Amino acid sequence: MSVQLIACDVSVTLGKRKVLNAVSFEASKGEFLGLIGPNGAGKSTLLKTLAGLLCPDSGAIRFSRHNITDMSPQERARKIAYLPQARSVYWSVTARDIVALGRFAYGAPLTENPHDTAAIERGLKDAGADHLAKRPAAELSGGELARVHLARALAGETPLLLADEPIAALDPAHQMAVMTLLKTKSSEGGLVIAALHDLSLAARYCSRLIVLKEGSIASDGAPGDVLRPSLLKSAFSVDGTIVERAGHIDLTLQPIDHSV
Ligand SMILES: Nc1ncnc2c1ncn2[C@@H]1O[C@H](COP(=O)(O)OP(=O)(O)OP(=O)(O)O)[C@@H](O)[C@H]1O
Repeated sequence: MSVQLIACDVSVTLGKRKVLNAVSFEASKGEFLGLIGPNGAGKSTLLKTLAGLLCPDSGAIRFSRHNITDMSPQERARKIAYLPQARSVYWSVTARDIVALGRFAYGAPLTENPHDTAAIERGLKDAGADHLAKRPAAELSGGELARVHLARALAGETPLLLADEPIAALDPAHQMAVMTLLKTKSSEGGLVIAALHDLSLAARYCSRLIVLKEGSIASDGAPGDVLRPSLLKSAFSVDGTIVERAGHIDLTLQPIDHSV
C-alpha cells in the first residue's frame, strides 16, 4: 500500500495547554483507522489538525505529497472531508441543502451540475438519509442530523474522510450500518480516520487503531494487537476481557476492581 498521509512530530497548543505532543504516524489508502482514547486525549484536535483547521506549533502533515498548510481551502476541500463532532443546525434549510454543501468546492449549490446532483443523492442514500432530504434540518433528531452531516461529508467524494464520532448519536442498527459504510469506503480505496468511543465496534470494523493518551500515541496497530488488558487499564482506566473468535474481537469492559 502506498503511504498517502504522513503526520510527522505534530504538536498543537490550545490556549496554554499542549494538547498534541509530537504525534507521528503514516496511513495509506484502503485503511479504516479508528482513533480511540479517553475524553480529552486529543482525538478531535488531531482530526482538526489533519483537516488543516488547526495549525500545528511544530511538525508537518502531508497528504498526497502536499503539505496540508500549503493547500488552499478549495484544494483541501476537494481532498479531505471533515465531519465535526458538533452538528447543530439553526438555519431554515433542508437536509438536502446541508448535503449539497459537500459540493461547495466544486461550485454547488450555486451551480449544481449532474455530477454534483448524483454525488448528493449517493451521499444521502449511503448515509441512510435519503428519506430525510426534504425535511427542515433544524427539525431533525440528533441521529437523523448526524446521518445528514455524514451524507454531506460523503458527497464531497474525497479520498480522505475524517469523521469525529460518526456513530455517537446513532442507534445500534445505524451504528453498524455506518461502520460498514466506512469500512466499504476504505476497501474501495479511500482512507477513513474516525474518532470512536465504542471500542467493540472499533475492534470489529477498523483495520487499525491508534490510541491517543494525553496528546501522545500510546499504541498503534491491528485491533487485536492494540486492545490488550494492560492498554485498556492504562489508557482507559477499565478492566477488559478480550476474546478473539472467527476473526472477531469480543470485548467485555468493567470498572477496575480496586479491592484486589
Ligand atoms: N480551544 C481550546 N483551548 C484550550 N484547551 C482546549 C481547547 N480545545 C480543546 N482543549 C483541550 O484539549 C484537550 C483535548 O481536547 P479534544 O477535544 O481534542 O479531546 P478528545 O480526545 O476529542 O475528547 P472527547 O473524547 O471528550 O471528545 C482537552 O483537555 C480540552 O479541554
